[in-house]
Amino acid sequence: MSETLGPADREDAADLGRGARSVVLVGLMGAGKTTIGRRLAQLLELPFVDTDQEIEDAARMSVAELFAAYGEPEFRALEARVVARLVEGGRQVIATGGGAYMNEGTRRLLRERSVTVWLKADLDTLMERVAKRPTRPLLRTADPRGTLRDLMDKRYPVYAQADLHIHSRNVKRDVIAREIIQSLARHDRAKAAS
Ligand SMILES: Nc1ncnc2c1ncn2[C@@H]1O[C@H](COP(=O)(O)OP(=O)(O)O)[C@@H](O)[C@H]1O
Ligand SMILES: O=C(O)C1=C[C@@H](OP(=O)(O)O)[C@@H](O)[C@H](O)C1
Ligand SMILES: [Mg+2]
Repeated sequence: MSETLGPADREDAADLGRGARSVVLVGLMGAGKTTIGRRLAQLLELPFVDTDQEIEDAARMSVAELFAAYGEPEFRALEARVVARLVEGGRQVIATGGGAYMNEGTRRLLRERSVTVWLKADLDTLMERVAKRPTRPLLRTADPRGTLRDLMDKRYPVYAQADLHIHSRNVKRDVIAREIIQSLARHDRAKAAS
């Protein structure tokens, strides 16, 4: 296990080794799935993969270009296939794009084959973060804050179906990653005991 973990964290991470399922991060744009996922994978010494990155590599186009050229439904179909393929692979940390978990088939698959972690952030935090880069086609609206708020209303009840809920906020990424590890360990212990 990673040398960068403290003794208690190492114990949690070792416990996690018993559950062979991939860890899948879900949540709204800007929640930190890509950033925290990469760090979490380092700490757990697991491969890291991001579904948007996989799609972009395969299509040799950015997500925004894909939306523009083929439309959102085509992107969603591609995304569902990518998640399904990744979750059948070996154990890894998978950061999804914010819309992936909204697909019912994807949710069913993830429920069976992975542990899902909802990174939950408040609107101000999300807004501050997504404003940094104009890469998200869904937020290219006259009122991105309103769009994000609408997405929160629609999606939060669905994200709430994830196995674990972690409060994503502006603290060091390591803090969030370690909270996830602790929460995963508790989840595994509870499952082992049941
Ligand atoms: N804990 C954090 N503290 C401060 N900024 C963060 C944190 N986590 C992520 N960010 C920043 O927020 C932005 C969005 O993060 P990202 O990982 O791309 O989110 P997502 O993949 O969920 O859309 C990035 O600029 C990232 O650097
Ligand atoms: O929420 C969404 O529907 C989307 C989220 C994005 O990923 P991030 O959540 O990583 O920003 C990306 O997949 C696409 O722009 C659509
Ligand atoms: Mg991302």
